[in-house]
Amino acid sequence: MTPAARLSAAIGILDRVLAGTPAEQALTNWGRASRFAGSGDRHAVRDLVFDAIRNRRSHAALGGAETGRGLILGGLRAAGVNPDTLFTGEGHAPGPVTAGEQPQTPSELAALDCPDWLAPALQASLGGDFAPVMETLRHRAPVFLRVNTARLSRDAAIARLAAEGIGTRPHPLAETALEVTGNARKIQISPSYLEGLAELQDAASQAVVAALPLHAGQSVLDYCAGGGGKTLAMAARAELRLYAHDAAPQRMADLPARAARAGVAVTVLAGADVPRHAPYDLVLADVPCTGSGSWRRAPEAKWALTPARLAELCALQARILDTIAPLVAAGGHLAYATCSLLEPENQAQIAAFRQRHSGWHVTAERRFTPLEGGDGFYLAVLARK
Ligand SMILES: C[S@@+](CC[C@H](N)C(=O)[O-])C[C@H]1O[C@@H](n2cnc3c(N)ncnc32)[C@H](O)[C@@H]1O
Repeated sequence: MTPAARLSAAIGILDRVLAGTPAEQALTNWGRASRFAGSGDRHAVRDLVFDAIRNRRSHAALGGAETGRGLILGGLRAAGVNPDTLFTGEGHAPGPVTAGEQPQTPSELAALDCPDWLAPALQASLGGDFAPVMETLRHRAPVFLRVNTARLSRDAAIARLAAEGIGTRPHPLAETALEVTGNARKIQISPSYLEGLAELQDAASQAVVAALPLHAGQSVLDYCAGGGGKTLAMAARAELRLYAHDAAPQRMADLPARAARAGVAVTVLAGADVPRHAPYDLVLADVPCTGSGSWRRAPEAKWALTPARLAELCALQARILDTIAPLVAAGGHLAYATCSLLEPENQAQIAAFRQRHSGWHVTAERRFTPLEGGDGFYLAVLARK
């Protein structure tokens, strides 16, 4: 495909996304219908689509319309490329730019690709970091690996991955973290990945696990385990009796295979079995949240969030906290984590929990923003008397 034909493909996909089709599905549908597209084309079109979604407001302004064509046109203008060189109408190129497709000056919030309604909450939560964080969220996230340090050192992993053609460097957020500097697309077929020596995991996510009070022999429940990223990271830190649960068990479908690859044992629990294994020395609740800290990776969520959904998520987070509190042993810990930057999901949630429940004190609290390199995260660790 020519560069201009890739733009046309991205325009068609973005029109479907704007009409309500999830981006992954729109890309898959396009891929199935476009057998002529090679892997380089597919990656390039995917990057165009996700870049446009991350920068939807600002690129729509620069492109003169919130349409697939407007977003791609605005993206070219934002990158300093003259669209007339690509929008030629020849072959599979988009049609020539018309007089009506003039760039408009985005408002301050549009230039930061921030939804208007969320700006006050984000500003209150981030203070002086608001604009720099929003700016960071307009760009693609780095790729990080977690080295399974139970099996090899970080330096040994760097050397091994280099021999497999994957460039990495240590990342300061966690002692297990590597930032991928070259050939990220080879990771999932690399021997290091397939043998469980390295897992794909955000660096702040790794830092969250590194901050948990884990010790050999403890009984630990990962209550919102999802794909098990944090479950496996906990298993690598200490020999634990480790249990994983999720309200959507299908999300944990790959966990047994991933655990086997990493050489660790994890017991997957259905809801009714969770209290049977209580009390736990530590219960981690990596709760469902707005995902505002990871909008670089999942940018559709930024535009899909509504005040009603935010309120619904806050209520669910409070219910989860109330459910897990009685599962923690006396002297044990409850760890609450979100990948959100919003105070109502973070500090306010913990403050409200402590109002509802006596006998808990906060032993650690940490907020990460994308300015530190990884996703935005919040962690609170509470000890039970
Ligand atoms: C942020 S994700 C977890 C990510 C995972 N811990 C990881 O590191 O990969 C939140 C998870 O909570 C689950 N969930 C939602 N409501 C729940 C509930 N009431 N009880 C337990 N899990 C729930 C979701 O299915 C989702 O997998």
